[in-house]
Amino acid sequence: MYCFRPVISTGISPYPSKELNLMSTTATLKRLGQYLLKYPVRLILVFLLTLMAAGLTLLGPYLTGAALDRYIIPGRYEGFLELCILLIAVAILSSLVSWLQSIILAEVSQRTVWSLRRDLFQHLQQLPIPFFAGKSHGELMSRTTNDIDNVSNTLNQSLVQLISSVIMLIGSLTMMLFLNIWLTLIALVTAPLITFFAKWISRRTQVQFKGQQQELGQMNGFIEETVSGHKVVHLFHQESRIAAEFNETNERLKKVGIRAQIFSGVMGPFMNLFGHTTYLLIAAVGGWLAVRDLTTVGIIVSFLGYSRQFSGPLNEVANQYNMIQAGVAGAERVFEILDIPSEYEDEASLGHLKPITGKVEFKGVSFQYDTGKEILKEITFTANPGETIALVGPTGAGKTTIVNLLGRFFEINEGSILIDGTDISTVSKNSLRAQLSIVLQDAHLFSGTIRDNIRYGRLEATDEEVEEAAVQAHAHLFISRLAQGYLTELSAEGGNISQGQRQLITIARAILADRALLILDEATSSVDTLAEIQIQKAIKQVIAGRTSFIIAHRLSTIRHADTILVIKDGQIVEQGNHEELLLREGLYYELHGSGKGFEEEEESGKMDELELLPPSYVK
Ligand SMILES: Nc1ncnc2c1ncn2[C@@H]1O[C@H](COP(=O)(O)OP(=O)(O)OP(=O)(O)O)[C@@H](O)[C@H]1O
Repeated sequence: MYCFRPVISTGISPYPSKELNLMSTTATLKRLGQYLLKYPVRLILVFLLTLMAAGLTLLGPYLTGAALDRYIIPGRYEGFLELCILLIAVAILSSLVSWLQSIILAEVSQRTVWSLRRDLFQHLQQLPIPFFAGKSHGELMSRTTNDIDNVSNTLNQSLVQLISSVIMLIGSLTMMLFLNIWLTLIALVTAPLITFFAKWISRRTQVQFKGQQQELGQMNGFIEETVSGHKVVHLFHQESRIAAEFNETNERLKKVGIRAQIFSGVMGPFMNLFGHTTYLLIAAVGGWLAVRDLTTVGIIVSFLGYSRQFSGPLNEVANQYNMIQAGVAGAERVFEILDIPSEYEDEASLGHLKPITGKVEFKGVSFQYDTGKEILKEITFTANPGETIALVGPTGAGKTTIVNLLGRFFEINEGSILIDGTDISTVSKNSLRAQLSIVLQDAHLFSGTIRDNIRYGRLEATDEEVEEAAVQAHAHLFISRLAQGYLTELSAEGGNISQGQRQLITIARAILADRALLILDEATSSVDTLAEIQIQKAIKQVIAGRTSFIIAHRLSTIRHADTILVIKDGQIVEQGNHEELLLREGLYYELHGSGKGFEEEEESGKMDELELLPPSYVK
């Protein structure tokens, strides 16, 4: 389970660093509005209920004033009971309406956020590889969690608050004007002060909160790193240094946290002070007017109620300002991702790659990443169906890039790549990749059972087929020795099985997928001898009968390849089989002699060892 809030680990603050650009804010709100408008009936209902709740709230002070003027002061109690019942009914109805409104609103906002989250996740799955290369996982996670959270909070709280605040502002102002114009002017005197002060405080509070989020981000990033790298920490006895470093961050977070709370805590009491002053002013002037018979006590009481209802929304809007900003910033960051063209866009017109035999031709392929530096130059070679092509060469030579181009994870700049004579740029990526299996060096497994992980290669495979693939991948033996067998739960971090075993599972996955083309990035990490033998056997099995491209590090793999491509600085400097290349006495010969280019392991000894194992062990 992911324990850290990714937004925190990347130090991304939900509080926007600068005032949002008005144009982009309007555009973002419009788009968010489109999501909301998917539920028009509920939305109209929420609006009507908000209107009703505000109307009922506005009725309260009027009725209280009327009770005073008509019944209490003249001492006439006929009809007073009815008025009291009406007041109670208004209060009950008002609560009921607010309750209904919050239920419907919760549904609308949750549905909106649900569809936003769904769209974002689906879109993320379809984004091209280069997009991910430039983003940290934490940042992407933060867009699907924290940014969406901010949108959700804004929709849940600020939206209705804003609507009802506006209604209350207009409503109470109208009522005040209706009751007494002079008292209204007094009430309005403090309004600009309140607005100004609220903005002043909220700006300062925001800076503190931003600082708090940043410190929190750093601290969590630190925790995340030390937890995931705890082995290294222990190994190098860094525990006390780490603890001291943590204390420093923790201290900074405490200080900024206290400042943030002090600033935000100032808002309430000061707003109260303004409120009480206005209240006092109105009461005093109102009393003076009443004494001179220029108004009635009832009107003053009603008026005091409305003045409260008028200043309340002003505070509210000021308080909601931060949240609305965070929500809009969150939505903006979500839409930013949704606007990146998906990998499969503009593919509708492309053809479908028919089932292939596996002939692959690279013809004068040149390629550069966004950096503009030419990485591959004039790569030309042919792989016939069923052949094994080993790619060898120094690190950074361009081996991974070549195999990435085969799956069209990047687009080439020059030349062409043909599969069974079809240019791969003329067929859809989906149909191309459906013919391709990839076994990566850092065997990636998902949380779930071993069976599910193997089945990832072909979802409709039966349990028997999964086991058969595991047998062929030499994984069956270790799996059946586990207490839960194929039902053993794996963690994404893979703490419960070894590196070699993970590799075998990914090979089983590729065998099950049974594609005509295979790309295999041989692991360089050293696994124990027995696992090494198993992996070699499994590789032999998986490459049999399919055109395979192996980024090879082991001599045993390279020797058996039909063609070895020796890559250096993005060019094929030599190609041929093991014997031919040795005879040539070029780079391959050098690498072979020095053992620098690949691991100098003679397989014979190990293979002999393997033969000695009981048949049930090697399967
Ligand atoms: N996404 C990328 N953006 C920009 N440059 C890249 C990218 N990926 C790789 N490169 C650069 O392209 C060159 C070839 O990289 P590539 O990964 O293909 O080499 P390699 O031969 O597979 O190396 P290794 O054996 O170490 O895996 C390197 O100089 C690398 O820095």
